[in-house]
Amino acid sequence: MLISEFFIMVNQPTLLSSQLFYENRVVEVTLNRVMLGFWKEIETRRKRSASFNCISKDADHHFLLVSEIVGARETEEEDQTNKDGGRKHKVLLYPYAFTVSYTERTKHHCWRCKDIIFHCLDEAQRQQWVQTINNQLSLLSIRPKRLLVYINPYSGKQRGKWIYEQRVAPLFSRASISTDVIVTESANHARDHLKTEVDLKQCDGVVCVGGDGMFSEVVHGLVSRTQSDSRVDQNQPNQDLVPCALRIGIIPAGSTDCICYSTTGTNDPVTSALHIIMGDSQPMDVCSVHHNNTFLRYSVSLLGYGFYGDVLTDSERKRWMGPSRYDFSGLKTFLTHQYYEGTVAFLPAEDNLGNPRDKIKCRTGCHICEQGANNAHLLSGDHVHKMAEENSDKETSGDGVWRVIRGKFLAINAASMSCACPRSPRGLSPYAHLADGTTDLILVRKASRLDFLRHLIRHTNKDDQFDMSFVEVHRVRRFRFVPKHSSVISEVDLSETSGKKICNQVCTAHPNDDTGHSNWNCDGEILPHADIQVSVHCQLIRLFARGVERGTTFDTYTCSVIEGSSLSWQA
Ligand SMILES: CCCCCCCCCCCCC/C=C/[C@@H](O)[C@H](COP(=O)(O)O)NC(=O)CCCCC
Ligand SMILES: Nc1ncnc2c1ncn2[C@@H]1O[C@H](COP(=O)(O)OP(=O)(O)O)[C@@H](O)[C@H]1O
Ligand SMILES: [Ca+2]
Repeated sequence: MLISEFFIMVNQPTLLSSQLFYENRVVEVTLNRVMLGFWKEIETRRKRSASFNCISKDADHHFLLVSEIVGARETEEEDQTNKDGGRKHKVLLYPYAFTVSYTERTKHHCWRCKDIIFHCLDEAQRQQWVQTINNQLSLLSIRPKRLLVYINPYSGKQRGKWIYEQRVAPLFSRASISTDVIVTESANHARDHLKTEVDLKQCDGVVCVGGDGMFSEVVHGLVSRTQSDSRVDQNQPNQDLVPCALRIGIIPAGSTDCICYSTTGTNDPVTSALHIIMGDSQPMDVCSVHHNNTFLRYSVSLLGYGFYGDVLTDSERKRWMGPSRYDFSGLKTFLTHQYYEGTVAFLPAEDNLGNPRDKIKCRTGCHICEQGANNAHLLSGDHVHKMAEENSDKETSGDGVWRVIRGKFLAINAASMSCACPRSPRGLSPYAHLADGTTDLILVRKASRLDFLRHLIRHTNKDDQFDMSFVEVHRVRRFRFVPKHSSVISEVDLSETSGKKICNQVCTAHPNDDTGHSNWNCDGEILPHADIQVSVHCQLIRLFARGVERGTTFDTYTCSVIEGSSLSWQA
């Protein structure tokens, strides 16, 4: 925030202003549309009672942005005494207290809900403050008021229900958000419920409590429902899909929590709950995965064949181990050192969208994503169709030039976002973007065990995992993989030709006979088909998140509290 913006905020018309008590001091509290507070000491109370210390500090000025307030409520008596037993008789001198809860940024992108208690002279004054603050909050139309919540009780360490009830529900209630909570009874319960049963007009967003698999269920339910409501056929790989109207929130309670971590910078349930309450909105790309022109699944984070497909396949049999199943299966798969032969054809994103090694991280308000969305609009079906009509004498598919690579691969990974998670804080592709309409296609060719280990270790530290002779990475809009036994991309297709041609000329895939094929890991769900076509759909969904916030530069700081005449800024 700029200082000029700060002064604009201060100069907003006042909605309410009173002298209240705050921590033994009389302060003047002011509310306008943008900020609460700006309260300063106007009188020091000297030994009014035995418990009042002499306070002779200079005047203090503080404020909270209204947009960062969670809610206001009448203060329970125990809230007034729980910090310090000695205060009890003191605060009872002013029993008409109200609490304002607000978000505060702490370390490592975590947010916390903090309280400030003000004491009023009488009940009428208290009521007026609580109501006026909450009325202002209700005018913030981006904030959800009714949420549909799905809890997977078996995610991660099976603590989803506890996390929701103890850490999240109390915050939703402070923010006056009403909820319909469904604890799922089986896999795909949430997906099918969203697809067919829910009246989507009755809620402002959908929240899932669980891991990436649970998020994937909600995405499938919402995206499929949106397409069927709009009569769009998901089976067409190049079909433009209709964006979902509702935002999705993730309360992390899973094993990897990659999607939550990559979109907020942490996997902390309270932080996620506060992003939901604030009504944050982060657009996100979704890949559609097809086999033989038949829709299989959507993916938002990792599509991994070879290493990550094999880890997942092995780990599914060890669910009883909880999140550590991935460590066990990861080690086992690493030792197996299996490689897979096949052909990858891909359509590079060549329109100046950065590249996977440009060291530009996707951060809140990312300009690469903004530019990507504009480009994607230009490349959308309607627009290309119009271009084709205007240039009917030329072959205009809008596709561009496809590239084809054959080889033996230890892993083929498509990272549509960084895929950062606690196991790999920078992620599989640290400079991938959440909403640019592309995915980073990482090809790890056959290499020695030691080299592959070096590559994997680089996911956990700051070294460049792509700076290895057997690894290449491309930013792409679409790709196709054909395993060796069904691979018939002919030599003629290796020449410059449109994606349509390539896709049409790849023969019907052979049934997966489990010989020499891996499975795809699709956001943590196993896809048994090896031969897949993938298209990125730019910004198809939106999350209650704002992307990872930048760390330290002055003009990107958000000012949440200003103290005295010096401004204190928080990242
Ligand atoms: C010798 C050190 C090797 C360390 C390698 C660490 C690499 C970690 C990269 C992790 C990328 C994770 C991408 C996200 C995948 C999730 O969608 C998926 C499902 O998550 P969930 O539903 O919460 O269970 N998780 C995985 O596929 C686990 C991959 C773990 C690989 C070791
Ligand atoms: N009630 C349930 N019983 C069994 N499986 C469920 C249930 N609810 C959801 N699932 C499935 O559990 C799988 C894993 O869920 P997820 O939340 O990702 O946990 P984890 O991160 O531990 O893998 C998903 O495939 C999801 O479809
Ligand atoms: Ca992307």
